[in-house]
Amino acid sequence: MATTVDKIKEIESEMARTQKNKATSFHLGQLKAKLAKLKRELLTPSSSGGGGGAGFDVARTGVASVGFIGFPSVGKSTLMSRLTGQHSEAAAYEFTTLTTVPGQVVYNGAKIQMLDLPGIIQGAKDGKGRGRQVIAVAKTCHLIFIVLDVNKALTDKRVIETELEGFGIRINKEPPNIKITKKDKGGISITSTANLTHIDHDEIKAVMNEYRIASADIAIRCDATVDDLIDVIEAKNRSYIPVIYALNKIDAISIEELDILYRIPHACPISSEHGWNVDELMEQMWDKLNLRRVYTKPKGKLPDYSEPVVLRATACTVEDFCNAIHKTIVEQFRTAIVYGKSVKHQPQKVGLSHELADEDISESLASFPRIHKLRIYWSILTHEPVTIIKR
Ligand SMILES: Nc1nc2c(ncn2[C@@H]2O[C@H](COP(=O)(O)OP(=O)(O)OP(=O)(O)O)[C@@H](O)[C@H]2O)c(=O)[nH]1
Ligand SMILES: [K+]
Ligand SMILES: [Mg+2]
Repeated sequence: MATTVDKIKEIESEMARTQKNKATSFHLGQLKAKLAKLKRELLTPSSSGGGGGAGFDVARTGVASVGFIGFPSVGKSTLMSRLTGQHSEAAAYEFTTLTTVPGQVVYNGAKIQMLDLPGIIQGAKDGKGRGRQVIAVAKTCHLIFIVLDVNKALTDKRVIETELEGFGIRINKEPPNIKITKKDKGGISITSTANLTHIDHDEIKAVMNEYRIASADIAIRCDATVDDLIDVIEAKNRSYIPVIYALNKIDAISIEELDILYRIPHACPISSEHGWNVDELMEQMWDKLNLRRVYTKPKGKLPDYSEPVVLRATACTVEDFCNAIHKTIVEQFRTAIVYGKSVKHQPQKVGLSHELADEDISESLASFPRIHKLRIYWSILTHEPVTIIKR
C-alpha cells in the first residue's frame, strides 16, 4: 500500500508535469487541496507517529515564548546561555542538544520564555530525526528565532522555511483576508474586492469540492493564491508566527559580508559567542512580540513603573488586565480609570471591553480598596510582576 509520503510525492510530480491554463485549473486546484489534506494527515499524531510535541514540550511560563530553530551547531545553545544565563550545553559536534531547554529573559518588565531546541535537518517535517516534535514545539511559540550560521550557505534559510511551512507554520504573514461562510444550500458564490491574478473561479470551486463544501459564500479581499484559500479552510492547522533570522557567528566574516547580511529582511546579525549585537536582537524581539505594558497607579500616588502588567496585543482588554491580576476582580468591576494612548481624555473611565495600549496607566485597582489589598498581598506572595498567559 502506498504510504502518505508516497502519495504526496506522486501528487507533487503530477503538479510539476501539469501546465497551468484555463483547461487545467480545476484539476490543479483539486491536486493542491488533496496535497494539503495529505500533509495534514502526515502531521496528525495518530498517523505514523511522531506528531505533536510529546516529550519535547515544557511548562510555559511568562507572557510569551520564543523558540530557537536551526540546523545543528549553528549556535542555538550558545545564544540561549548568552541571553538567559541558563546554561544549555554547547559543543562543536552536531545534536548536542537533545531536548527542549527552557530559560527566561526579562525585557521591559516582561518575562519572556526562551526555548532552546534540538537541531533539525532537511526532511524534518516528514519525520526525519526528531524534527517533527521540535517543530511542533515551535508551532506553539509566539515568536521563532531561525538561527543560521553565516559561514554556511544562505540557501539553508529557504530549507528551514520550507520545513516550517510544511508543518502549517506561516512566517511573518497575516492570515489571508478571505471569509468563507458555509451554507446549507445555494452552491458556491464568490465575491472579490481585489483583482484576482493568481486564481480563477474554477480553481476555487475545485478546492471547495475537494473539501466537500457544496454551499458557501466566499468573500476575497486580497489577491489570494490557491494556497491562501486552503490555509483559510485549514485554519485550525495553521499558525501565523513572526520570525527573526538570527544570523550567527558574524565574528568569522568580513565587514563587507556583514553589509550584505544587513539587507536581509527580518534579520539580525549577531555573534552569540561574543555577545555582539544581541541588544538589537532583543529590540527586534520586543517589536515582533507586540506586547503592552500597563502600569497600575494607586489613587493620589505615582504609577508603579517597576511592575507592569504585560499583555499580548491579542488579549489586551481591561478584562484581560483584571484577569491577569486576579480572577475575582472582574466580578466586582464597574469602571477602570485609564491614562495613556488608548484613551482620548486623560484620564478616562472605560469598561471591561476597552483595549489597552502599551504604557497605559490604570487606576482601576485604587478605586477598589479590597482589590488593592489583594494586589499587595499577591505581590508579597510571589515577589514578581503579574503577567498573563492567554493565546
Ligand atoms: N565563531 C563562533 N562560533 C560560535 C558562535 N556561536 C556558537 N559557536 C560555536 O558553534 C558550535 C556549536 O554551538 P552550539 O551552541 O552547540 O550550537 P547548537 O545550534 O545549539 O547545536 P545543536 O544543539 O547540536 O543543534 C560550538 O563550537 C560553539 O562554540 C559564534 O557566535 N561565533
Ligand atoms: K552543537
Ligand atoms: Mg544546542
